[in-house]
Amino acid sequence: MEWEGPMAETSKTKRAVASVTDQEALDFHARGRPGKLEITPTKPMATQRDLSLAYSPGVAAPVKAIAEDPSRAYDYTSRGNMVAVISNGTAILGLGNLGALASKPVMEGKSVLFKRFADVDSIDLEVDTENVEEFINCVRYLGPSFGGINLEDIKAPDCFIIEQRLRELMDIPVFHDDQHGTAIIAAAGLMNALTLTGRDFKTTKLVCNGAGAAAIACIELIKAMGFNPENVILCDTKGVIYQGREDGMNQWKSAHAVKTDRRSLKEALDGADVFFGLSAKGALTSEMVQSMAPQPIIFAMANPDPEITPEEVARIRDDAIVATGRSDYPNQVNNVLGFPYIFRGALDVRATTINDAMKIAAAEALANLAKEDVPDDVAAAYQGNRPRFGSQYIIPVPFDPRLISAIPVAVAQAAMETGVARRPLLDLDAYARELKARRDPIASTLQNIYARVRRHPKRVVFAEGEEEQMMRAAVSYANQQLGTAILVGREDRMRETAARAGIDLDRPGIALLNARISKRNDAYTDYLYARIQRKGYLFRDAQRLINNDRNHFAACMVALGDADAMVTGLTRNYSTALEDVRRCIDPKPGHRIIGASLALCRGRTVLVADTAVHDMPSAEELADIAEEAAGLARKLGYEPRVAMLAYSTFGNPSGERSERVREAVKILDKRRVDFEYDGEMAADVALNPKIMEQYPFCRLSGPGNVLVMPAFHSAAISTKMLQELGGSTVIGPLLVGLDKSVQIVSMGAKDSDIVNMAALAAYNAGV
Ligand SMILES: NC(=O)C1=CN([C@@H]2O[C@H](COP(=O)(O)OP(=O)(O)OC[C@H]3O[C@@H](n4cnc5c(N)ncnc54)[C@H](OP(=O)(O)O)[C@@H]3O)[C@@H](O)[C@H]2O)C=CC1
Ligand SMILES: CC(=O)C(=O)O
Ligand SMILES: [Mg+2]
Repeated sequence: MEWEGPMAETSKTKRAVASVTDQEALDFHARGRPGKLEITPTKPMATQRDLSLAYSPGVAAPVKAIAEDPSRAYDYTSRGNMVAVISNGTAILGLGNLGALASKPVMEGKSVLFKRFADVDSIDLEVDTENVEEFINCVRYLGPSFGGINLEDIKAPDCFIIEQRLRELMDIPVFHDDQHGTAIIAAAGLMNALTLTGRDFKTTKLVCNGAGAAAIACIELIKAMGFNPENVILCDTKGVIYQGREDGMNQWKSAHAVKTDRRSLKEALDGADVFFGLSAKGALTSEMVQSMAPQPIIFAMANPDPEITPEEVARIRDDAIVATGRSDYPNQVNNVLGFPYIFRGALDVRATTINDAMKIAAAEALANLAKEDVPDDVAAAYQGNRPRFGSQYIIPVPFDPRLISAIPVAVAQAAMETGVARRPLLDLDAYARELKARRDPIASTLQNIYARVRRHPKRVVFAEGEEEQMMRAAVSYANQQLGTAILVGREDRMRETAARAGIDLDRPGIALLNARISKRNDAYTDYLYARIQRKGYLFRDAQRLINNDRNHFAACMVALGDADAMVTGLTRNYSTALEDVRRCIDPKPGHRIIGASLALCRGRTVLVADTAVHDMPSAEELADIAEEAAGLARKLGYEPRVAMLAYSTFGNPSGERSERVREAVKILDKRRVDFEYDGEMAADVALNPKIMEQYPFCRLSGPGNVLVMPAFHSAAISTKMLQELGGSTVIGPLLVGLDKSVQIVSMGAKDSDIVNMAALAAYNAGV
């Protein structure tokens, strides 16, 4: 078995993550701003001057420059980083022809994947016609708007004509992802599967079920890579595509027709080494799998449901290498591994096309990556495991952070070597480094946190269990196999709200707990009374707090070990919720409670502290905050560089208010802490390496990633401004330093924020 860690204990076919329900998917798409995309400007549009520059009269200057030299469009417009995802919805995944409008969720999805994985801006365009000429005419004139065209989910054979014609008509890459994206990934997986089973391209016998867009492109690519055409049999709904067949044929199928007396998929598969499924759910039967050669390679790539599930294959034989198009099984052969990165490379060299050399380079880069050791920072993408090249790991996962630097470089290099690059890149190492910087670090951090919790599931109590968002978050927590979500509230109320909101609470991993009638109330009351009796509270006050106040009840559950962690805060302000919790739980010995917020902006993550607890910290408290925040940064996988912020930098301008910060730095010196810190400094010095260079004595080795604010007001104001004006995602404040794990969400938080906080609380409870 190739997986280290807990994956090794699971069966080959175990799904890596839980699937989602239809209702969750509908809610996900509907909530907030419907859909998955929005457009935001990249330039300020605030003043009259901004408008004069962005629009009339200023805009005339770039217009004239582009008219004179079209290549200047790459300098003055978004064209160079913009890809259109275009479909008419005639072959939406494996769901069939459901029309242009119904394809929009998939196309929006592809657009966001472009952004998420490769920082390519993308917009979906659904073209409402099944007429090939109309479609071509609609798209052919869009070239000036985009750096590339990604065609998607257009049925065969129309897609072949459309792509071919558009490639001839347009001078930017036109790439039908279902054809070539799929072919590249399947070829990469196949190369590795052949290596693992000791086969070669020349003698291996492959049967491909499906003779549409994806299938034809897959077999064309593997033949271009050396597969013997006589060893490849193509099947469609009418069975084997043999020479002389007339029914249901077209020129693309005919090109791959073979001389054979086999007529059905069943007959074709007898003794075959490889099955490629690019057809429909359930097309491959157990009997067929049984008849394949030893160590068969089965790529059941139909989406969303494969031709056969890995579980079904495992019931029949244990020597198969199985891949599917889905993310919830090992070996996901899906074009998502390719299209973002292939376009990234093509755009960066302003390629005129994506040619075979670029496709093969991408396939080889992908295949090679799976053979490399998985470094620590990559293991998170693999649910915290460290996969080793083998039958369960023939291809990297889409979240593998190495893809962004490996594939575009290979594609760009091939484009340059084959003369289709309009802007060659001279230093590919520097390009690889630039690509790495496009990675979104918080996503892998959260991914890591979720993976670790999944391996060590935790019981998290959701104190405000009657609230709809809390219920949704609890369901999502349970569904993602993070542990048990305990909802505290009156059961009848919870069920009423759940029924109204269409939330199913009767599922594994959800527990409903009525505080009033809990058997543990006496124990909680005694515990709480012992803590607050000398603070002006009577026994009956403690009793009331436990029976009526869910924060006290939930915090006592965690304090007495009936739950591992707690989330609250949806209906009460932060400080009130914290006071409730503090009545029940102390700080960890030797620690100070602080709040720290993770702010993610333009691919950069900083931790800002203290965003929740200390109003005007003393120098000593600032030093403590720096220590707690540095500890949290390490826990989240960052090597802390703590910048002690003020309005002044190293004494200039001098002022009393910065004195505390300077003093805090001296205290940290005395404490001989084991992380980088310096200050006082202004925020621009901390964050901008160029400005920091003006202070060569500064002890930070790079821009600060932990920003200790001089006071609560500056912390709160700056993080909220980052969020509202800077478009940052802010997670937190995360509560640090408590002896038990509690997180307080902000009032009115969305369920997705609550799940993140619940996962962080679970993570903090020790995983
Ligand atoms: N994993 C991945 O990355 C990708 C997976 N796919 C999947 O591949 C499948 C096909 O997509 P695409 O090529 O775009 O679609 P097309 O409509 O272009 O082609 C579909 C092909 O599948 C054949 N087919 C359908 N049902 C069966 C069946 N039961 N037995 C045999 N052949 C069948 C059709 O046969 P006929 O010609 O006789 O009509 C046709 O040749 C879909 O499930 C899709 O989700 C596609 C792209 C990427
Ligand atoms: C993955 C994909 O593009 C498809 O199934 O159509
Ligand atoms: Mg598709």
